[in-house]
Amino acid sequence: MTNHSISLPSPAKLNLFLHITGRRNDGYHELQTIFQFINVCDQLDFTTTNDALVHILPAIKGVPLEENLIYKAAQALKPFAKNEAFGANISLKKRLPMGGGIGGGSSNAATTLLALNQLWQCDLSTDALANIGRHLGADVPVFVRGNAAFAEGIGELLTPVEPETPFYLLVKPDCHVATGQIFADKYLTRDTPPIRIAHALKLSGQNDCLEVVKKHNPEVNEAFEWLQDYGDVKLTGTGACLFIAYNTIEDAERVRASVPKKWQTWVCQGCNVSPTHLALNQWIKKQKSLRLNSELSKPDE
Ligand SMILES: C[C@@](CO)(OP(=O)(O)O)[C@H](O)COP(=O)(O)OP(=O)(O)OC[C@H]1O[C@@H](n2ccc(N)nc2=O)[C@H](O)[C@@H]1O
Ligand SMILES: Nc1ncnc2c1ncn2[C@@H]1O[C@H](COP(=O)(O)OP(=O)(O)O)[C@@H](O)[C@H]1O
Repeated sequence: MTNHSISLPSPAKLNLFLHITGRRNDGYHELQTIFQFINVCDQLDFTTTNDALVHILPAIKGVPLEENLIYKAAQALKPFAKNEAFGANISLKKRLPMGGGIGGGSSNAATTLLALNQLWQCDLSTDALANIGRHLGADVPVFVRGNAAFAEGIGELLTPVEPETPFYLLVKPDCHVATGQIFADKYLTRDTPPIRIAHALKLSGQNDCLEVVKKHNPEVNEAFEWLQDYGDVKLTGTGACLFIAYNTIEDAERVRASVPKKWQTWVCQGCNVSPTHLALNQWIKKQKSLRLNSELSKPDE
């Protein structure tokens, strides 16, 4: 019997560096970045229903259902469901802070596309899912594809890469960065020369948004100054989260213990394959073996 439920982790990402190389005619900025996943995750549980509706519990405070990226992803996939009566009950354990530059919303959208593609028997390819994801947010495709990647364009042109996978201390200053405000600042660096992929893996992690983010968000500035004594501090995305790479988990934990309690902290590790895909592949394998067993146990006709 086919299982009609699936539980998947929905991980955060880091931008190991972020260059802004230009601005398009529509105002969007062209970037070069490396996305790497980390093993800090939300958890999403999906169960198929036959009422054609999508329920999400609990609601995210401050995010109406129609704006929740989980709901938007489900609605975008609905026309491809094998049966139009298919709906879903989705439960969300939210652990990733919003507006932190670690992509929790985009990750949730991608996890939803991947899960419901299976449960609703849409049978869409990864390319097709990434294309749907692109319209939900610039960072959704990398979470759909599930490989650490060098990204260009506005984040949709992806080449898989395998950067080192150190331990990270991740720190969230107590503020919410408005991405639009950062990209609208006239002092933002927008003319970093484009680099080649081989060069990208050797970079030390410059983020062109850093100075503008610090200017608009004194909390990020304060955390950045504090952390500088403990390693090479980097900003992910447009922030607010900052991170430092360490060779051992003990080093990361030692620094974490002394971080002021007003900032949220995590110790985690870089992952070049998304935890969503590891769990999804296990689930697919299990479904195949369940199907095989049920066929073998059918009486001969
Ligand atoms: C720059 C990144 C890197 O990961 O930052 P984070 O969101 O992770 O911090 C993302 O690609 C962010 O993409 P996305 O999350 O889709 O951006 P949004 O919040 O929709 O962007 C808000 C606004 O910022 C501007 N914007 C955004 C992305 C971009 N490449 N150029 C832009 O100029 C646009 O004006 C847009 O309306
Ligand atoms: N399921 C979701 N999880 C997180 N944020 C969501 C979700 N759905 C919609 N959003 C909206 O998307 C915004 C960006 O969220 P998120 O991707 O977590 O941050 P960032 O882009 O800074 O990494 C949030 O501030 C919130 O308003």
